[in-house]
Amino acid sequence: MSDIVVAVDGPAGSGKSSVSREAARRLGFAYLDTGAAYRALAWHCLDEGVDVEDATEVAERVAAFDYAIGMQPDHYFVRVGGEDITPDIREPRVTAVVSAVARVPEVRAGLTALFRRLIAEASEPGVIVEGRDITTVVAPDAAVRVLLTASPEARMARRSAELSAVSAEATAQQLASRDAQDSRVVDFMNAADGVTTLDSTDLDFEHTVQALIDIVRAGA
Ligand SMILES: Nc1ncnc2c1ncn2[C@@H]1O[C@H](COP(=O)(O)OP(=O)(O)O)[C@@H](O)[C@H]1O
Ligand SMILES: Nc1ccn([C@@H]2O[C@H](COP(=O)(O)OP(=O)(O)O)[C@@H](O)[C@H]2O)c(=O)n1
Repeated sequence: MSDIVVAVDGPAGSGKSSVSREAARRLGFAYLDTGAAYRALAWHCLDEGVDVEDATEVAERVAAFDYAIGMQPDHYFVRVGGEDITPDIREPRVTAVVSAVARVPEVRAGLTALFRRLIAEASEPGVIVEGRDITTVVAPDAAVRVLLTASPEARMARRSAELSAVSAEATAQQLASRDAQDSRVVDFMNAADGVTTLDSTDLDFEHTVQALIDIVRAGA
């Protein structure tokens, strides 16, 4: 069981995954990407021909969901039923349906229980957990709670830079629409009580990692 749990929430493209992973690497902590589980379940539903708009059908897939994730920053992987699907969960067809899967209450309850188990099992001195509802639902008692934000323009520019084949406009539209759908389910745009806001709009990657490490050292 890790002594220090660091909870990081924020909207798409704020830098949650990349910043949390690098901060964990430098601190010698484990790192849990919770969005990967929602993506993996969405991938699994597509793979099995499940209608992702049918909440009952999606909910039925949660109980037997055979999921594994690498929590060491240098050994990240995502597996479903033993199959490595690490790159597949980032495909646009998965991104397009993940919010529909993530709004099903049984999915949120099942994956929240899974995340709590994974956090409890981590043997590193600390674990950084990132997502949308970590500071509020998954680990509200975490020693350190951070809302990582950035302006919509900065977030869209970062995502467009990643997906050079897709037009910047299409990327911006997809990101805005996913944030809008997600924020009907969880409020990740406003910091809850006791949560530190880290705005990375005017910080480069290195400064954002440093700022997160400083918050962890001050709060843990
Ligand atoms: N402060 C920053 N300045 C510039 N680019 C950043 C910064 N933080 C993250 N990035 C880059 O922005 C992109 C999106 O970051 P990512 O960690 O995937 O965000 P999230 O997990 O919040 O969706 C990545 O390519 C990442 O390297
Ligand atoms: N704690 C979490 C994490 C992700 N999610 C859902 O999973 C999706 C993918 O999360 P992600 O963190 O991989 O997304 P990006 O912001 O990195 O693109 C989000 O759009 C949410 O619908 C969630 O509901 N709760």
